This record gives sequence, C-alpha cells and structure tokens, in this order.
Amino acid sequence: MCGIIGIVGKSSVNQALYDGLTMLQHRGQDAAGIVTCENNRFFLRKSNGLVQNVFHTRHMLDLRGNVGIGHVRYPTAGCASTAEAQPFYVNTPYGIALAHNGNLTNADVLKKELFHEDLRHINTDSDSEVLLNIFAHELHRSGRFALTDEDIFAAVRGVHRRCRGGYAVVALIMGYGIVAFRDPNGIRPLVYGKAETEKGTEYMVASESAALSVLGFNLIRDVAPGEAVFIDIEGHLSTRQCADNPGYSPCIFELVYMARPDSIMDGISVYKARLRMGKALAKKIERVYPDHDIDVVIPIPDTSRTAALPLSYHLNLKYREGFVKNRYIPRTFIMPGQSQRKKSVKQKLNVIDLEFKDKNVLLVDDSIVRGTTAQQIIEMARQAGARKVYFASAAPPVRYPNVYGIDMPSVQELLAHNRNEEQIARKIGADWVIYQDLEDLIACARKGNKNVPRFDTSCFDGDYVTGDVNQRYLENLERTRNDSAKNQQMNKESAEVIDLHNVA
Ligand SMILES: O=P(O)(O)OC[C@H]1O[C@H](OP(=O)(O)OP(=O)(O)O)[C@H](O)[C@@H]1O
Ligand SMILES: NC(=O)CC[C@H](N)C(=O)O
Ligand SMILES: [Mg+2]
Repeated sequence: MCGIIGIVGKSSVNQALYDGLTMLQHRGQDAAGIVTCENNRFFLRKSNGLVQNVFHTRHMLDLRGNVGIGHVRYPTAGCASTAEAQPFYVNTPYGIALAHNGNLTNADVLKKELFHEDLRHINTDSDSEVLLNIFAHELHRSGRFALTDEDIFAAVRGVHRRCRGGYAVVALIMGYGIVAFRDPNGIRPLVYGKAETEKGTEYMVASESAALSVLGFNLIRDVAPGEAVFIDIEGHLSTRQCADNPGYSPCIFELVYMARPDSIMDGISVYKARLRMGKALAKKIERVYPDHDIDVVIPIPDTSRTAALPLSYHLNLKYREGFVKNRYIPRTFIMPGQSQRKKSVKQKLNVIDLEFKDKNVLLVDDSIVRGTTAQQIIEMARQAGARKVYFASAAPPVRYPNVYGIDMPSVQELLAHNRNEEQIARKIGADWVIYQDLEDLIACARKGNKNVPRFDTSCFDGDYVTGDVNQRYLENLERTRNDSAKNQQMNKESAEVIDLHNVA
C-alpha cells in the first residue's frame, strides 16, 4: 500500500506536503518523494526511507512552488531501489509527474504495448512507471499545445480502458495543474477537500481524510470509482466520471488494517468499523466457546486495539495492555523481508509480565497474514507465565494473494493457506484460534455506508473484482514476488535514478 497526496495552494506547499506524507506514513515506509513546480520547472526529491529521513532542510528549501504532489511507498511491483521511488516523471507531453497507490494486474502486457505500439521506453520494473506512460500517451493523443479539462478527462478515460487492477493516482501536469483519479472499481481510496485562505481556496487530494483534517482542509468527498478530479493552477476544480461502467468495491483490508482509524473512507468511519468488528467477534466467541475460561483480553498493538476494547466489553472481560509498543519502530507487516519483520516484532513489543502470569489470556489482533506476529507474541505470552493463550483475529483467515496494492503476493507465505483453524492454532502455538466470519466483516463495513454495494474481499475469498486474475497470473506472481525472489532482487538492484534531476 502506498500513500498519495496533491495540493494546489496559494502559497508554498512543501511543508504541507511533508506534513501530509507523515500522516500517510503508515501506508508506506520504504521510500518517500515530493515533486513541486514553479516557473515551468519541476523540483523533485525522492529516496528510500521514512519521510523524516528523506527530506532535510536543504531539500525542503529546493521544493519550491504552490503546487505539488507526494508519495510514500510500500512496493508491490518491481524492486525497492530508489529508482522506483515515486513520483515518477516523463517529459512528454507537457512534463508530467505522477504518484500511484495500487497495483496494475496487466502491467506486463502494457509494458510491451508501450514499447511496440506507443514507442515509449520503460526503464524500471515498476507498474507505476507503466501507468504514467499510459497516461502520458493518452494525453498526447489530444495533440494540442493548449490543453483543456476535456483533454485531461479523455486521457483518464484512456487509462481506464487500458489499465486493469487497483489504482488511485495523482499527477501534476506542468503549467496546468493536478489531476487525481481512482480505478473504475474504487479499490484504492482517494478523497479530496478544500481550505479557505486569505489568498483564496486551496485544494488537496489524499489517500486518507486524516491527512486533510490535520492540514486544515475540509473533506469534500471521496473521489468516485472511475472519476477524475482536475484542479488547475489557478485553483479551479472540475470533476468528471471517466469510466464506462464504474463499479464500487473498495478494499475491505483498508478498514481492517491499512487505514488510520481517524480516517473516513468511502463514507465509512474506519474507527467505527473496527469497533463493530470487535463486537461481532465477541459474539462469535460467545457462540463457539460459550464456556470459555478467558480471564483477560489483551490487544496486540497497534491496530487491533480499537477492536479489542469493545470485544472485551461485550464479553464482560477485563481489557489490559499487556504489550508495550516501542513507538519508534514502524509497522511490521509492510516491511520488505521476513527476517526484518521477525526481528521487528521482538523489538517493537515488550510484555508486562504481571498481566500474563497464571492467567488464561485472549490475544486479539486485527488480522493474521503470515503469522509472524502471532507466533512470536504467543511465545512471549507463554514466557511471561500465561496458563492458556487463545488468539482471536478481527478479520477472516487470509488465504489468497492480494493483487491490488497490498504486498501479500505469495500464497505459500500465508499462514492460513491449506490450513484449518486447528492446524493454524498448532502452528502458532495457541490453545485455540478464532477468526471473524467474512459475512460479519462485510456487515461491519457496510453498516458504515449502505451505498457501497460490494467490497473487494479477494484476500479472504479469492474473488477478484477486476475479473482478469487467473491461475497463471497468480503463479507468476508467486514465482517473482515471494520473499526469496525479492531478496535476490534486492541484492542486485541498482540505486540509479534515471529521470529528472533529483535534489541530492
Ligand atoms: O500475521 P502477520 O504477517 O504478522 O501480519 C499481521 C500483523 O501485522 C500488522 O501489524 P503491524 O505491526 O504491521 O502494524 P500495527 O502496529 O499497525 O498493528 C497487523 O496489525 C498484524 O498485527
Ligand atoms: N503499495 C502500493 O500502492 C505500490 C504502488 C506501486 N505498485 C509500487 O510498487 O510502487
Ligand atoms: Mg499489528
């Protein structure tokens, strides 16, 4: 998952983009980048690392202008080289910089098409560079020196016709403004808002509404699936539906884990959805284990805390913070390699022994994906003297790869693949394990907005909303993006950035 942001302001936007990216840091920790423009020049700074490490004062001073876009990256395609950090840039037509959250499922085909038919060279393995060049090519079709809003919307229409998968995009077109759009199924999130200043109205687009509110922007609404929003450099906004048959199936994993609880996504409060997940899971525990002997409910920080509290309340059990999180260690699941993920769980979470000693504890997490966290946490709970350790997941078992922007490409790495609950419990060392039912999870999400007809639940049920994901695609993904393939790639990748001048 990545985070994207774009601002058309009335004064310098560098600091606001930086602050907005820190609000989206939980969506991508591997790389960060900002592009601004002023006087027909782009200014770019991007590199690997957290936002606070990528941008120093000298970079900030160089990021000049009232218009800009930004990105935090968590790779789902290509490699982790700085060459694939975003935004990406092409010089023709007009000069375009683009940032993308999501994953294209037909990137390989498009890359060939771009080379053979559109005569465009793609220099990395990133699907986002492909997306940028598709957009650029479609924009080029207008063949006009002076672009109109309609030309921009026509280019987005062209992107929808050619691209498959999940994508929320923000692009800066030199001399014109910012266009932001969302894939025709609305898999990846995107919102926009405005702020009134003494100098006039400023607009902002971002992956999550929390970034807007912190910067003083008021949320206007979500960008609709297939829709594009264009804000010209003067600050005029126009919107257009650019997909022929838009659907509406936002990714349910955003509500489970990815998004901040203080964000509103597709009209759904992430926080309230998680509270409902906790209550629904408590009801399932009552049904399945009416005579349980749980003494205390303990969340696994951070994300599960919102669900664990109503869960304990509903079961009339004590809620205790048995793990203390080191706030300086970032999220584990979105780290690049298994050894790093494994090491980080121990560094990140430490036990308060007295909450475990001689107790039957129910540990609650928002989800179990590879089982890295569960396995180690259960071991720690036992070492701290727990008598029995039960484990509850506020999401159903993750049994299928995600292909739309969350990096879980290898089915073999998923704990629940080919295992039932008993086998999972044995594998992670729990006395029993319980998962949320998928229909309950969907009900928890839908309660927030009845107008969302369907959610992308592919990692739980293998039903891919874009309809183009077949066994061959998944096998190829497994081969190219399992952990050891990624490790090999990391060892040989070069850090060269071949695009416009990057502020060093
Ligand atoms: O089964 P796994 O492969 O370990 O993945 C699932 C775990 O990873 C995430 O936590 P993470 O540490 O990334 O973030 P958090 O602090 O927001 O909970 C998630 O909340 C689970 O705890
Ligand atoms: N997680 C994401 O949204 C990743 C965006 C893009 N596919 C990349 O790998 O850079
Ligand atoms: Mg967690």
